Amino acid sequence: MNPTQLMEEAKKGRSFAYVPYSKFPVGAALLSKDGEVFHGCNIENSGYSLTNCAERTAIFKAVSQGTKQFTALAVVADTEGPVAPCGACRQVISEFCAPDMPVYLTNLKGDVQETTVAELLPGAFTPEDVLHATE
Ligand SMILES: O=c1ccn([C@H]2C[C@H](O)[C@@H](CO)O2)c(=O)[nH]1
Ligand SMILES: [Zn+2]
Repeated sequence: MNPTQLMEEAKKGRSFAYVPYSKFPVGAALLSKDGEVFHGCNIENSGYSLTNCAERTAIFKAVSQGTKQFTALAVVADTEGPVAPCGACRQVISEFCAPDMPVYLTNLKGDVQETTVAELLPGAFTPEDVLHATE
């Protein structure tokens, strides 16, 4: 699956967004190491802070089905420029995806920003920080 195809898959995820409050659908497509695509959409809640973003939906779906190795992520929304993942998603992406993994941020106009996990969250707090902590 190439980046263009993955960005198309992100649009499929977007079509399922549950966004009665913001009316701002977002889609994500997460490619696993063995070639499986996990789609994500944002899922809002009347308790607004319980909303789950598209990126985290895709990651949590994959992890909950036993997949934790990923090779690329695409995110799409109807934004002026390429969509910008929120801080919470950047942290969760950093937990499961390698620092050099490509992330394709796009919009419905076809603007594409190719970035990496490390560029999205420089200096991320990582599993190693916890697991290798000294007492
Ligand atoms: O990268 C992003 C940015 C925002 N949202 C969602 C959260 C909320 O439902 C709506 C407006 O913030 O968009 C995402 O899913 N991903
Ligand atoms: Zn987010």
